[in-house]
Amino acid sequence: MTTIGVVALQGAVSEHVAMLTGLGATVRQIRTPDGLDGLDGLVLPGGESTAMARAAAKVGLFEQVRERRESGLPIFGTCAGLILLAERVEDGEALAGFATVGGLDITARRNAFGGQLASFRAGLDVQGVEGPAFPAVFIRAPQVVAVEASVQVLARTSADGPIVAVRQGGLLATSFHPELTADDRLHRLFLSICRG
Ligand SMILES: NC(=O)CC[C@H](N)C(=O)O
Repeated sequence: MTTIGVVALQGAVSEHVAMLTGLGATVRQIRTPDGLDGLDGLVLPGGESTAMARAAAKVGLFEQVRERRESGLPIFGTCAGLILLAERVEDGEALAGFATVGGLDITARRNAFGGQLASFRAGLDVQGVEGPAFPAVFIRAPQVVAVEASVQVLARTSADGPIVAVRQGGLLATSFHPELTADDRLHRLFLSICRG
């Protein structure tokens, strides 16, 4: 049995829970550090990275998640979750002074495609995901503007477009929201990482 936590402070929580449950995982919603014991993987959902970091700070959640990450807990970050996993964030002034999770050797730029009105869908080729293009939903999405050599680029919006999906060991992150589609292939990939 695979137990996956979904950080449930804010954002697209129920969609991740539904998708992971549908794939046979036991899912636990995480609001405090107590919930972190015995997880095989953790999801940081989309939403608003600054709101999540603020809420997490009240209970010291991300300091604890950071420790688990350092001891090898796989983590899947989507959109705001990618920002929280990034070691460096541009346009991240509002995050200053709040703990994030870190670990991904990337620079993420918040809201890099523009605001809410610049939300869009795109079909993407994602490395490690077989079959047709992945239907990606972008909402006030970040871009990955720099990656270290240790980071695998999984997808760009086009051949020479910005990077929107990456993996580094047990850390998987997308600028877009796979939980807002009916396509569970990225969640399957994450579960296979967790079952490693
Ligand atoms: N859909 C999203 O998760 C948007 C992310 C948001 N712009 C942030 O900075 O956290």
